[in-house]
Amino acid sequence: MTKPAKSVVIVVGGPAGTGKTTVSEALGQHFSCPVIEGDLLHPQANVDKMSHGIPLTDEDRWGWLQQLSEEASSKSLEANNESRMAVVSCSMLKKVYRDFIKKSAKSPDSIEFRFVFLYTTFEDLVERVANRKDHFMKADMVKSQFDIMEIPEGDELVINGGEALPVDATNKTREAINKEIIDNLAL
Ligand SMILES: Nc1ncnc2c1ncn2[C@@H]1O[C@H](COP(=O)(O)OP(=O)(O)O)[C@@H](O)[C@H]1O
Ligand SMILES: O=C(O)[C@H](O)[C@@H](O)[C@H](O)[C@H](O)COP(=O)(O)O
Repeated sequence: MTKPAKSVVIVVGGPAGTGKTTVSEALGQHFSCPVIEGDLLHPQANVDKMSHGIPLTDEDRWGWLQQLSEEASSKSLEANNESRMAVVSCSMLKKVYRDFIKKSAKSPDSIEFRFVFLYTTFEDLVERVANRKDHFMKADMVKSQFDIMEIPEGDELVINGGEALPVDATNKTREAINKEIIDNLAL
């Protein structure tokens, strides 16, 4: 891969249980770059809400998305970051959140974004979230996420000159998913 002219932030999204953490770690290894777990940046009030099975509202989300974007873009711009990339996981279920992340970056003109959006079946998600240990988000929250999710389409897509790469993760191995992403990031 040739080194991109701009710093790059890859945001790995999708509903709970879709594989964001797994893919983020793999991309971080592949690109030798920092990885930020977006769920660790929530204010306590958001964690408390989600722990009680209450979905976040947009008002709860903006501050979190702003901090996440600032941290990821700052990391990708750091002088000692040789790959000039950073990966951050964040559900970013709607287009408006992806747009907000982009405009909230530090030095937005110096950053190229890629929004990798993972999705799979509702049944797979419920099973995976139920099996996930030590996470505030429980399986009863999957429905609200599934209901609001906007899989990127049209002008958002990399193949149409945009920045988003939807990945259907259904029945695919971790390796196959990683390869599909790396092959199609168009960096
Ligand atoms: N391609 C895959 N096939 C099967 N299980 C997977 C796959 N990717 C991730 N998992 C498993 O699904 C669960 C949720 O994955 P995780 O990466 O934590 O998702 P998220 O961060 O989106 O909640 C974990 O137990 C993980 O090991
Ligand atoms: O993997 C998960 O458990 C979720 O995706 C988790 O990341 C949560 O959904 C968001 O942090 C809250 O934000 P949203 O309500 O916008 O998904």
